[in-house]
Amino acid sequence: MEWPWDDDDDTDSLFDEPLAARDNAAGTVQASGNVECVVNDDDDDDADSLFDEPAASQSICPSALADDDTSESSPATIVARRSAAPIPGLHFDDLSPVPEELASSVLAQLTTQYFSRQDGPNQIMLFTRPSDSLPAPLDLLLAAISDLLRPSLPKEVHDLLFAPRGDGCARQAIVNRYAPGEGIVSHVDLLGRYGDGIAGVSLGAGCTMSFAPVEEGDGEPCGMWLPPRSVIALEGDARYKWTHGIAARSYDIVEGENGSSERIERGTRVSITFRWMLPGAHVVGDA
Ligand SMILES: O=C(O)CCC(=O)C(=O)O
Ligand SMILES: [Fe+2]
Repeated sequence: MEWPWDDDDDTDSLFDEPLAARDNAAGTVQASGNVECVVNDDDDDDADSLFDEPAASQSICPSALADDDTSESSPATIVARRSAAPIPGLHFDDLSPVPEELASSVLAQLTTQYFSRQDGPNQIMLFTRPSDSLPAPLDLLLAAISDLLRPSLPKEVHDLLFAPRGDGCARQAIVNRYAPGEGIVSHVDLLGRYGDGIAGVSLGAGCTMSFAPVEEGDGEPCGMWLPPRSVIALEGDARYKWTHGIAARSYDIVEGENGSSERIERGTRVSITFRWMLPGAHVVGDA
C-alpha cells in the first residue's frame, strides 16, 4: 500500500487540491506508530510542497491580511449568535462542553507535542490507517465527544460521526492553532477526500465561525460563537451546501444579554476537527 506522503511529486497527491495551505505552508511528515502526521511548518516556495496549491478553498490568514477590519459591512459587525444556527445538519449544544480537566489535558499535550515553538507549525494533520486509532489524547477526546453528543444527536447522525466504519474509511484529525487575528478562509471541506460527518472541538479560546450558503438564496449567512470546550458537528446540508470559515480578526462581536452585544477579544485557539476519509482516499497510486 502506498501512502500519499510517500511521494509528494505525484500529481495524484492527496494535497493536489487546495486543502489547508496556511501562511507558513510547507509540509513535512512525521510517522509515529500507526499514525501519519503532516506538519505544516515553514515558508516554502517549492512547487513540490505538499501544500503547494493556491489557498483558494482553505487557508489560514495571517493577521496582517484582515485584522482590524472595522468597516461597517465587514463580518466584524455581524453579531454572532450563541445558539445553533438554523442550518440543516448543523449540530451544536453549548450546554454540553468537553469536561474541563480533559480539555486542559488535551490542550496541554497538543501544545507540548506540536506547538511548542512560537514560530513553529500552526497546523497538524494526522491520518490513521483504517482500523487504527489516533494518538491517545485525540482518541480520548473523540471518545468523550461521542459520549457527550449521544443524547442530543439522532442515532443515525451519531453513527455517521462516530461509529467504526466497516467500509475501510480512515480517520483524519486536523489540529489548527490560531493566534488572535488569524482565521481560515470560508470553504467546504474537500468533497473528493472527506466523507460526511465532521466534528470540531474548540480548545483554549473561542471564536466566531461564519456560515454562508453555497447557493445564494439557500439561507442567510450568519456567525456562530464557538465557546472554549464546545463541540460542533456538520453533516448533510451543513457539510455540503454551506461554507464555514473564521474571519481573521482579533475580536468577535457576540450576542449578549437582552438583545445587547458584547465584544470578545480572541485568545489563542486550538481546534481539532475529526473527519472521515472517503473509502480509499488515503491511498495514492497502486494499492
Ligand atoms: O478551526 C476550526 O474550527 C475549523 C477548521 C476547518 O474548518 C478545517 O480545518 O477544515
Ligand atoms: Fe473546514
